[in-house]
Amino acid sequence: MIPHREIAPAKLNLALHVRGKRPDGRHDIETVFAFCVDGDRLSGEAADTLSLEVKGPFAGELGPSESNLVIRAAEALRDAAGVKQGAALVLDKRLPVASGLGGGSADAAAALRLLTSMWTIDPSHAQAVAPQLGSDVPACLLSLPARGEGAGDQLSPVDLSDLSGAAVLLVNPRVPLSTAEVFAGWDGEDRGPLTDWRHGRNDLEQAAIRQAPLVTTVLAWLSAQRGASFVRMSGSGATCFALFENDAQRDQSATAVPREWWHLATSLR
Ligand SMILES: C[C@@](CO)(OP(=O)(O)O)[C@H](O)COP(=O)(O)OP(=O)(O)OC[C@H]1O[C@@H](n2ccc(N)nc2=O)[C@H](O)[C@@H]1O
Ligand SMILES: Nc1ncnc2c1ncn2[C@@H]1O[C@H](COP(=O)(O)OP(=O)(O)O)[C@@H](O)[C@H]1O
Repeated sequence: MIPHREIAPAKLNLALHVRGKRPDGRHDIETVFAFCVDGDRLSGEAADTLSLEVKGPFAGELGPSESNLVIRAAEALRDAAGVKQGAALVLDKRLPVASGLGGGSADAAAALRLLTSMWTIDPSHAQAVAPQLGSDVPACLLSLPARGEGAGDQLSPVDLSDLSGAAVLLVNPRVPLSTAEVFAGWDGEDRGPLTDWRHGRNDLEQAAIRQAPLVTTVLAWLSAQRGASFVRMSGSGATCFALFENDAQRDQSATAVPREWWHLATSLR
C-alpha cells in the first residue's frame, strides 16, 4: 500500500509583536506567519492502533512517542471524529527542537492533514482540535501566509505572493529555547501594533538574547551576508533567518555558516 505523506513546513514569524498578557496566562500577539518549502516529514500507513516511530537528525532530542505532538494530535482527531482505526506514523525530524520554527506545531498540523485524508473524515474536525494542541497549530494547519492575532490562533489572510519562492537561510546556534520561558522574560512593554512586517519587530528577541546571547551573533552574521535583504529572529528563537535577493547568494552564505551552528537553505512557499 502507498503510504500517505505530508511535509510539516518550517514556520517563520516575519514579525511578532507582543501586546499584553492574557487572563489564560498566554500573551496577545500580532504576527505574520510565512512557511518554508522544507520541514519535517511525516508518513503514515493504515493500522489498527496508533503508533509513532521518530527518525532523522533531531529524533534524539525528543522524549517518548506518547508525549509527541504527533500522537497527541492523532488521538485528539480520532476522539473528535469518532474514528475506530489507527495509523502507523513515521516522523522524520529534520528541524531542531524548541527552535522558534514551530516544529512541534507543524508536526501536529501535518498529522491532522495526513489523518484527515487517510481516515476520510471531514476537515472541520482537524480545524476544531488544532487550537487545543498549541497556539501555532491553526496557522501550521493552513501552512499559508497569514496574520495571527489573539494567542496567535486568530488568523486572517495576508498577501505575500511577491515573496513566494524567495530564497531563505535559517540559522540556529544549537541552543534550545523554551517558548514559555522566553514569553515569561518579555519586559511587559507594549511597543505598538503590527502594521507592516518589514518595519515591524520581534518583541521576543531581547528575552531570547538574555537566555541565548548567541542570537546576537547569529543576527549580526546574517546581516553581514552579501544579498541578505531582511534579517530577523523567528518566534521565541533561537533560529534567525535572512531573506536573500537570489538563490546563489543564499547558497554562497550557506557554505560559510560556522560548522557548530545548524542551518537550512530553503525557500518560502
Ligand atoms: C512564539 C510562537 C510564535 O509563532 O512560536 P514558537 O517560538 O513556539 O515557534 C508561538 O506563539 C508559540 O506557539 P506554540 O508553540 O503553539 O505555543 P503553545 O504550545 O500554545 O504555548 C506554550 C507556552 O508558550 C507561552 N505562550 C504561547 C503563545 C502565546 N501567544 N503566549 C504565550 O505566552 C505560554 O507560556 C504557553 O504555555
Ligand atoms: N514532534 C515534535 N517536534 C518538536 N517538539 C515536540 C514534538 N512533540 C513534542 N514536542 C515538545 O515541544 C517542545 C518544543 O516545541 P517546538 O514546537 O519544537 O518549539 P518551537 O516552536 O519553539 O520550535 C519541546 O519541549 C518538545 O519536547
